[in-house]
Amino acid sequence: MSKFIVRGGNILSGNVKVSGAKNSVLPIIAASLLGEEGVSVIRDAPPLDDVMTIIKVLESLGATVTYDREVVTVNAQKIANCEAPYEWVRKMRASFLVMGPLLTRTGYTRISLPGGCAIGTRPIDQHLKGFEAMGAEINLGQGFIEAKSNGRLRGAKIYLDVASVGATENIMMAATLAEGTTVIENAAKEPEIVDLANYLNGMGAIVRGAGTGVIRIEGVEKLRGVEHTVIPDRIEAGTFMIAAATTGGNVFVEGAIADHLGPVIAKLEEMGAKVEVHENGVRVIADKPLKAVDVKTLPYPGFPTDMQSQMMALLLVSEGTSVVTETVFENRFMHVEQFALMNAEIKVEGRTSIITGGAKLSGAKVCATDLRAGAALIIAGLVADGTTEVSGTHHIDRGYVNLAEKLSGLGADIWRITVDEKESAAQSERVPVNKKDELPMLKVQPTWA
Ligand SMILES: CC(=O)N[C@H]1[C@@H](OP(=O)(O)OP(=O)(O)OC[C@H]2O[C@@H](n3ccc(=O)[nH]c3=O)[C@H](O)[C@@H]2O)O[C@H](CO)[C@@H](O)[C@@H]1O
Ligand SMILES: C=C(OP(=O)(O)O)C(=O)O
Repeated sequence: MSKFIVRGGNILSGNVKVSGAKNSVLPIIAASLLGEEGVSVIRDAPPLDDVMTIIKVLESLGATVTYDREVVTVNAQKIANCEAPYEWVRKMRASFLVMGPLLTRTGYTRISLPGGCAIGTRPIDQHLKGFEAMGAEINLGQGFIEAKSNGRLRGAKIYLDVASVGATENIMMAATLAEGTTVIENAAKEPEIVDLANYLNGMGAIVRGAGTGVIRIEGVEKLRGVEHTVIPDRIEAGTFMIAAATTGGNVFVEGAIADHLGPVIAKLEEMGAKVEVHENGVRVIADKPLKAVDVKTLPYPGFPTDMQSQMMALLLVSEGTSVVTETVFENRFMHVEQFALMNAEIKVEGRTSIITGGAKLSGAKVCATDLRAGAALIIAGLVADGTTEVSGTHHIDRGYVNLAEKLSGLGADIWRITVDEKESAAQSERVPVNKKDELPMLKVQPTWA
């Protein structure tokens, strides 16, 4: 077990490099199962626990997968097994994305119900509705979902009741090998959908309209492995941008794509921060106190739910009262209780939080209730009085590559400690700022390496 220890008070400055996007690489690795010929080579695959989990899922299905220096190779010419085991699928939501590829390629799949961040009930009805419309028979029982088709899936017109990212991806992948044309209406428009569509097209698929609300897929007979580079992680980039603004800093986020970060940039500017858009990244400068703003999460291109908790950390120390409305997930305010332990004043009414700005945050022992909540608590810790201890680091390791190392490179006073199960014998080792080769306690390697 480990914890992040953050000592507040340092202003962030310098340059930080964004890793490949978790939410792109996971569906892309799942899509590799479609490649009956050749080998896929996926570059900028971040060394995250979630990446290891999806690799384990693919290996359990009979694919040969390697991971070396942020490059994943997948040989899925032979699929030996169509059942994805509970052991891996329970760990994260995205493992359910193997269902579309397996079903369309083999006509049968049985997958455990997926896990992931506990931020809502997270049903999968839209995925299943899509598969059924394409001719699959779905059976549920004992925590598993079984899908089978008699011959090839058939192209269909599918209207999604919610613009679900996962359902759009799963159906899009299933449609690539279906007979005829599939049209997904009210499709999700996230950049990760476009990245997946580009990857599928590289494999020989015919996917048009990704990034808009209507995606058309013409089914083909066969797909092959291809080389692809994953897009930079807009949520990791946004996290550093907000961290910079929270500390009143000046940070260049290398690799951040401004087009993917429209609402985050707009809100930072509305608050009074300067945001410079460069060809190779985005600089955030917060050289005066920032003003409160209201934020409402929405599917892309709206303000991302995955940035809501980090934004809340910034609003806590801004001037005035803010209202944050979470419309995507019904239970994504669990960090509020943790912020309260740091002296924050936030009132929750259903899907709305009212945040009293100008908080004098104080360091406390807090717990990351989910991945982004963990990042938000660390951001709050950067400006809190004294020391903040953030436990629940396994959530953070799912989605951030070397977060403590990257933040300490920007001047933050943050390090990681290992703690025994009872937390009785905490051994801590300070992480020297900017001395990357002296970081024995940090995740310079993924935990699974
Ligand atoms: C691995 C990955 O890419 N995860 C992202 C993905 O999750 P994920 O793909 O799980 O999120 P969805 O877009 O599917 O969920 C959006 C909303 O739709 C609902 N819903 C979804 C599917 C369904 O069949 N029925 C249904 O009602 C969900 O409960 C939620 O309220 O998009 C979310 C929304 O941007 C992000 O927070 C996650 O980081
Ligand atoms: C909610 C998230 O991830 P997942 O869908 O994998 O749980 C996230 O990345 O913030």
